[in-house]
Amino acid sequence: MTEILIKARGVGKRFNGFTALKNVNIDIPVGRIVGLIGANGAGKTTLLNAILGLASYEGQLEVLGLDPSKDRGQLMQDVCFIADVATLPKWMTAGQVIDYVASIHPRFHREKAMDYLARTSIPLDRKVKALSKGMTVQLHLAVVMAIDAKLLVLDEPTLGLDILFRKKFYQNLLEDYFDEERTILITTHQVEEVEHILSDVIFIKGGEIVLTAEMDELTSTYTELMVAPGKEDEARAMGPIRTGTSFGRTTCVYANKDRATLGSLGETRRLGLADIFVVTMTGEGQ
Ligand SMILES: Nc1ncnc2c1ncn2[C@@H]1O[C@H](COP(=O)(O)OP(=O)(O)OP(=O)(O)O)[C@@H](O)[C@H]1O
Repeated sequence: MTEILIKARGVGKRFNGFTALKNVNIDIPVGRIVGLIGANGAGKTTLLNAILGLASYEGQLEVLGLDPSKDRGQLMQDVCFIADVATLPKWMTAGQVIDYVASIHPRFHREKAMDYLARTSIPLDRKVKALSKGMTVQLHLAVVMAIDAKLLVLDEPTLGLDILFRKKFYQNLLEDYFDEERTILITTHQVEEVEHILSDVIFIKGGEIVLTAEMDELTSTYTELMVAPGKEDEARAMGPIRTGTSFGRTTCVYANKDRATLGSLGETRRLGLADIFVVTMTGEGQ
């Protein structure tokens, strides 16, 4: 049986009467890369904080078989996370940050961190306070990716990074870091940059989980059709959940329709995750 790494049952969170999380039920197995996707204020960080034992919550949470509200110390031996604000000691140099983590963390691999750092332009003798915003994030990522953890939680990890580094980061994450023993939980608004590495997605809205699905299953549900000239009526008769125009051609989005049949009406393609999110959130898919 597949090991469940994160199990949530009826998890809720209230801030002074405001409900930020409501009845969250999830099972995340080991060896997955899960995208937690939601609009601003949907409750993503609140849920991650509960999972990491950084905030109190109602209901039951089990992470690596532990209760994050009670066993945070033990949990942190196998969990790594990057919050959306990089918090490294500003008075240290980049090299001292590496030395420091090497001295306190038994699962930190210095060579790996140095290898990641070598792909940046961060000088080891430069203080954190003198690094640019993006370089600080790069240093933080180099440290975290060099720690041998079972669960890696990334909250908007690439905020402030340039496009080349973002691409490289996700590539490294998939090729160098990830294996079937590890699980990665990631939130980002730049979904088009992560969709190719995700195995599963969780959509959250107003503190409630509205969809959990495997990526393959989800992307095979929706088809976008660029309708061939003269085929518009037939395309509309197939019951699209959304229509539009692109370069003067009609486009239609369908849920659960045979792709071969649609193919006779024009060019088809899978809908990207960002569009699937919009369709799901606006209820067009129902
Ligand atoms: N300490 C707090 N006190 C009061 N309300 C809070 C607190 N922390 C979060 N909230 C509220 O809970 C809701 C969810 O916030 P959260 O930070 O989890 O959203 P998010 O999905 O991570 O959003 P974003 O994508 O904008 O980072 C928001 O309405 C937020 O204002």
